[in-house]
Amino acid sequence: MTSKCKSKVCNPPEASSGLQVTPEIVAGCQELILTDEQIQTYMTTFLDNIQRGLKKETHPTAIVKCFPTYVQDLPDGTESGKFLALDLGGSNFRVLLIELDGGNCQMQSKIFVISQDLMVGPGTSLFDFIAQCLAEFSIEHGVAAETLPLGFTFSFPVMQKGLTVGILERWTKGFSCDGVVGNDVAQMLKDAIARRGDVNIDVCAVLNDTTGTLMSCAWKNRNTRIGLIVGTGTNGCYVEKQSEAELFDEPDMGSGNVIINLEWGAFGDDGALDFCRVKYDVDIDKRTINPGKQLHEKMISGMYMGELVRLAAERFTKEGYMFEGKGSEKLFTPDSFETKFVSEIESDPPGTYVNIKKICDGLDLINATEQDFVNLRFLCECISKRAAHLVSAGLIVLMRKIGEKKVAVGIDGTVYKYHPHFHNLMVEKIKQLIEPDYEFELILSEDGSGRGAALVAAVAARVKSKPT
Ligand SMILES: Nc1ncnc2c1ncn2[C@@H]1O[C@H](COP(=O)(O)OP(=O)(O)OP(=O)(O)O)[C@@H](O)[C@H]1O
Repeated sequence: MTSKCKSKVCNPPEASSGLQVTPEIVAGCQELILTDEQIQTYMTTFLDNIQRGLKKETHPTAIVKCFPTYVQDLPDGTESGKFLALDLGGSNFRVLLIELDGGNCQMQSKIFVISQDLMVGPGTSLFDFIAQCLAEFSIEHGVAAETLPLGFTFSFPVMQKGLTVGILERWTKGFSCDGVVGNDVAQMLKDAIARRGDVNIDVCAVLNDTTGTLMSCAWKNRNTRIGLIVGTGTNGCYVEKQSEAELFDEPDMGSGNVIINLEWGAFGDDGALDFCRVKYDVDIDKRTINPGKQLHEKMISGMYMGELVRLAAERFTKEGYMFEGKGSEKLFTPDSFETKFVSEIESDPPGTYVNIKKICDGLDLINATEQDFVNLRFLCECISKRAAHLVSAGLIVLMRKIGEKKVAVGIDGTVYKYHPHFHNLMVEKIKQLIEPDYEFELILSEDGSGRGAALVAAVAARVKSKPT
């Protein structure tokens, strides 16, 4: 196996202007560059975490929960019909109407903003709002009189007790509504719909967006076995043998497989990632509404990536290596550096400073020099590369566990979609570390939460109607 970065010290690329990253910043950022040894430690620990999540005996105390999803069959392309889908799991809430017809999929959708008050208010208010959006949408699209099957993409850690029963374990990604943890979110949705009484809906699947993403990709690519999200949060799922998934003790073996929702954002919550967490990770975590939780997610996903860069920039400014040692009030304000800035900065061709200049101006860093640009870009690269490498290491563990030599991974989420190098960084890292007889494809699987939800509902209907 070859490695482009064998030693701990990786030299940053030289800007075409000839400017190099300030040596003190290069030295200070070495802690963000994962060595092959650290990645090996990560992989061994992660596999152990998965095994603990899957086993009945160790599941209650497991950190990576490995919830069986009750989704056992992948689409075969023959699914058809009209479906509704709800997608709640991050910055926006969407209602979708999906029509599947063989290999075709037509989709209409509407986005609704979840206000900060709803995100942290009573659970019933949140579900009443969801039901209200669903009713409005159904009336607008002329389907309120039909009883359509609905797939509910609810992308938070849920313990499924069946395809239509999902008990919320805990909130993540900035949500913390009262009265939902420990309850069945499908039932809460049904109750809210019933309280209105103006629409009839058949809630026939609760799923996570990772499952939807896997299903959506599998609809087109029959080798799909893994779903991955790198958006507001991060999570993964994969197709496991039912015999390994001890919590999925259905008497009917069905296909013999089941999709496992890893909830890998929580990896490290027992300290398992402390060997590679840095001060910025610790500082970010302290300020969140769920300190000590979702530590893996906080090293990777869009909700935190920009802030990690800002914390690094703040440190090096205060140490006198950037922005004349002065910075600006905005630079020192938490969350002022958006994750999209990381993508924009890394999209500037090396040696050009168009986006970065605009971003620095916006942060009142009007006297930023070319040297500052080179340094800030390097911070972005270190943080985004670390995220891509962590996710890659996780995928390698899953590929080996699945054991099939040709695997497609369906991936969704704005960070993966819009970061200019995330995909390539992942491909490069996985190729470097996985055995050469594995063939893998990383496929952008858009709209898993919509089309995927419809597919879960449709496949369930197809399997149910199969003669026994
Ligand atoms: N151009 C960009 N590059 C990278 N990240 C971005 C970009 N634009 C927005 N983001 C980040 O992407 C995140 C939103 O991603 P996305 O819409 O995929 O998530 P979500 O659907 O809300 O939640 P999730 O997919 O995690 O369940 C936000 O954290 C935001 O900061």
